[in-house]
Amino acid sequence: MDNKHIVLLATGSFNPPTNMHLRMFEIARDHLNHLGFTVCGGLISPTHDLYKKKDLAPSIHRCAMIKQALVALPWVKISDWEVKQSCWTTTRNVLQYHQNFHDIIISSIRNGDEVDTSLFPVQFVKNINAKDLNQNMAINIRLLCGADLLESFAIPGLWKDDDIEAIVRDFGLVVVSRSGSNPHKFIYESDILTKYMANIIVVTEWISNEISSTKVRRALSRNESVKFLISDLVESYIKEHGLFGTLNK
Ligand SMILES: Nc1ncnc2c1ncn2[C@@H]1O[C@H](COP(=O)(O)OP(=O)(O)OP(=O)(O)O)[C@@H](O)[C@H]1O
Ligand SMILES: NC(=O)c1ccc[n+]([C@@H]2O[C@H](COP(=O)(O)O)[C@@H](O)[C@H]2O)c1
Ligand SMILES: [Zn+2]
Repeated sequence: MDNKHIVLLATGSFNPPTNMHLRMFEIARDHLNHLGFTVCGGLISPTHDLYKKKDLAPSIHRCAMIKQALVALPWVKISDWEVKQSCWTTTRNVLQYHQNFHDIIISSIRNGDEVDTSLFPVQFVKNINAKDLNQNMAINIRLLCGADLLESFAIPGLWKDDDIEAIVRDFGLVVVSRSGSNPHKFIYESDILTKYMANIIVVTEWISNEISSTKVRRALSRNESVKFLISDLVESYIKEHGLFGTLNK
C-alpha cells in the first residue's frame, strides 16, 4: 500500500488558534515535500468541550475562530466531527474516523461512484490524478503535533499504551519541535515509539517561536496587544464575543 499521500490532522484545544498552529502545518508540509511525500491537505480537529481543560472556550467559539484563522491557510480545513460527538473522543479514534472517511472517498472515486462533496473537504482529492487512483493509491491520515503533545504520552494515566501503539503503527506522527523539548530523546526512551520509529517524522523548527494559546489568553485578559500572534480576524472575533476576559476592555 502506498502511504506517500498524506493528510495532516492536528488535534488540540485551539483556545484560541494562534499563528504558530498555522505555521506548524506549513513547516510540516515543507519538510514532508523534501522527503518525497505529497501532502494532500490538512485538518484541524478541535477537542470536545468535555475534554474539560481549564479556561476552555465553548467549541462553538473555538470552531468559529479556527474558521477565521484558516482564511489565511486554505489548504487546511476544520473538521467539526469531534466537537459534534456526545462525549470526548480519543485521538486514536479521531484519526480512525478520518482515515475511514478518506478510504471511502477514494474507493468511491475509484469505482466511479457519485461523491457527495458537501460531506467533507474533498479538495484533497483534487491534488490526486486519475492515474494515481487506478493504482494502489491511499491517503494516510497522520497526526501532526508539537513535541509537547508527544511528550504528554508519558503523563501517567493520560494515554493508553494501546492507543499510543495504534497511533504510531496505523497512522504515524509528524512532530514539530518546540523549545524545551527533545523529541528524539523522548522517542529513544520509549519502547513503543522506538519500535515504530519509521512512522515518526520529527521536523525541526529552525525559526522557533514560542507563541502559545496560554500566553495569548494572558495578554488578552490584560488588554495587551496580540497583533501578529493571532490573525486579525481571530482577534476581532474574540473581542466581538468578549472571550478570554476581553469583555468591556
Ligand atoms: N509554538 C508551537 N510550536 C510547536 N507546536 C505547537 C506550538 N503551539 C502549539 N503547538 C501544537 O499545536 C497543537 C495544538 O496545541 P494547543 O491547542 O494545546 O496549543 P497551545 O498553544 O499549546 O495551547 P495551550 O497553551 O492552551 O496549551 C499541539 O500539537 C501543540 O503541540
Ligand atoms: N488518550 C488520548 O487519546 C488523549 C489524551 C490526552 C489528550 N488527547 C488529545 O490531545 C490534545 C491535547 O490538547 P491540549 O494540548 O490543548 O491539551 C486534545 O486534542 C486531546 O483530545 C488525547
Ligand atoms: Zn498545548
